[in-house]
Amino acid sequence: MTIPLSEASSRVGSGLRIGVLALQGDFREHLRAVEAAGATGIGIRRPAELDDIDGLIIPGGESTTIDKLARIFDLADPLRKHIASGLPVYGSCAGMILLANDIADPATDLAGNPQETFGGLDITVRRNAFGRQRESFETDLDFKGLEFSAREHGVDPVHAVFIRGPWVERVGPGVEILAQVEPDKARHTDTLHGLARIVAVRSGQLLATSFHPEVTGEKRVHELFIRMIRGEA
Ligand SMILES: NC(=O)CC[C@H](N)C(=O)O
Repeated sequence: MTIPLSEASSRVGSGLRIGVLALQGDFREHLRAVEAAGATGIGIRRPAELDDIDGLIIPGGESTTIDKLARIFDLADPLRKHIASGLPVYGSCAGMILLANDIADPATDLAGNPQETFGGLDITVRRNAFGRQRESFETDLDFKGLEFSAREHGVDPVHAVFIRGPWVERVGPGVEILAQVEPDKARHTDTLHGLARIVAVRSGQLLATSFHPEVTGEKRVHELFIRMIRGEA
């Protein structure tokens, strides 16, 4: 049976079980995006639930809160172990921060302890780098790795929504840059200091974006993640 192209792409994830860390943030939007790509989405709140998934998404939200709740729910160490043993993980926004090995400007709690990350991705992120809530902005990005979605004129840009998002200030060896915001594209361009800022990266089975494809109906970033899990990207 030949499956029409549009339908084939909507089934790219069929048979896969993708966990979405469901402690805080926009995990419902990610669960919806996963289902739209044809995979089964599973909200993750307990360590044992990590054993039975093909990939994991860490959603947008507040990285300090997700960090705190992950420790309270005894999920932080199991998560680190799964990441270290090769579980494919995609983090958006707060999820990117939680995947980063280093934070340039970590928040501290009342006792002065800096926030922690799960780590795994050899990058340094700067939180709220593009400014505060009212500096949130949207822009179109060229995004590497979406060639599978090319049409006659090439790959359509990704419409990206930034909500107090981080940018990546350092990438380690082996980290591939997938997308950058050009200096004239941020809401308040002076915040970029004239530099293109890295907003999407991949290293091995880890993928991270500063923005939120889960809120715009953009399916291709989730499809890329599913292709990574399948070993097709
Ligand atoms: N939209 C988001 O996920 C914002 C991330 C938030 N600024 C943080 O540091 O966690």
